[in-house]
Amino acid sequence: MSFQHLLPGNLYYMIELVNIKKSFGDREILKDVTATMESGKVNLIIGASGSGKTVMMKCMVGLMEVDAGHIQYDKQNFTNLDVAGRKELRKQIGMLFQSSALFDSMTVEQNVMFPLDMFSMGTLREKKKRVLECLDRVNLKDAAKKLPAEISGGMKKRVGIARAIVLNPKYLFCDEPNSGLDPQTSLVIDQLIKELTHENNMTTVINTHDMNTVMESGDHIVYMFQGQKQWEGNNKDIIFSKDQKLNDFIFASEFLREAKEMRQMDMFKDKDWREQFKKQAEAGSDEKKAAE
Ligand SMILES: Nc1ncnc2c1ncn2[C@@H]1O[C@H](COP(=O)(O)OP(=O)(O)OP(=O)(O)O)[C@@H](O)[C@H]1O
Repeated sequence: MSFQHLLPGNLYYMIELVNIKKSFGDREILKDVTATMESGKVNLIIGASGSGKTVMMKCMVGLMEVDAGHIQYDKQNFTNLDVAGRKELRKQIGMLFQSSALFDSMTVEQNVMFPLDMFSMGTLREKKKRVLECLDRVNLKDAAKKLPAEISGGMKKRVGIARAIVLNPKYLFCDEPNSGLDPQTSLVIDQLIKELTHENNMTTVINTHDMNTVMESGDHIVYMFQGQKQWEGNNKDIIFSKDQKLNDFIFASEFLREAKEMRQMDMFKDKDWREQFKKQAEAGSDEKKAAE
């Protein structure tokens, strides 16, 4: 039985990047980045092509080493862990790759079974039960015996998600989960990742260009600009942010700028939200005064 629901979510499964730097030759790609991937939330890393999102994600999962600074998982220093320690921690990480990265010669069921065969001590019966549970959760039970070549791109992503969650990870990393998908299928994938994150109290990190994802799923957003963290907030803050670089990136077209204004007006109609916004603005100006 899981007792996760009894734990205060914000204290668990947090990932912290502390002053991380990464260069290739004399090109500095990550320039002293400090950021937090918040526990139990869908954390998005956004930014223009080449701003360092993928390098940052690779550093977080240990596919690349940082040159300076460190990465902490729930207060455990990942950067300093030895091979055995990292292996142990990696069991708690699920990954959804951009290409879905399924094994072409294996059925959907066998693909989802793969991490269990690698890392789980359960019996075949228990493992099969878990695979079917996960396939059911992503609405793919009927496709269990199919090969990847026989299913659509959106279905492949769902198989990838089922495989990523089969070991019940605490952390889920998704590299551009909507690439190559139509807008409607993208929404289904976003919704699924969001639901699973909240159901399982995972800390999810998504690297994305998709503005729908930003607006619908961004519990916490880190905006990268030329290797630095330019802005951090959530999908409501983004609507009112005055950060020019962020606004130029997110609301790049006339259409999106109009959509932003409409969303602002909608949000102001909500009395509770208005009160909260007022309080936040006042707290902000108090902090500013204190700093002056
Ligand atoms: N292994 C590597 N060797 C040398 N340079 C690299 C390497 N990996 C990434 N880079 C460089 O680091 C920079 C940032 O790359 P990164 O892939 O993190 O960008 P990104 O923000 O994820 O872009 P995109 O949205 O297009 O995927 C790029 O200029 C890239 O060429």
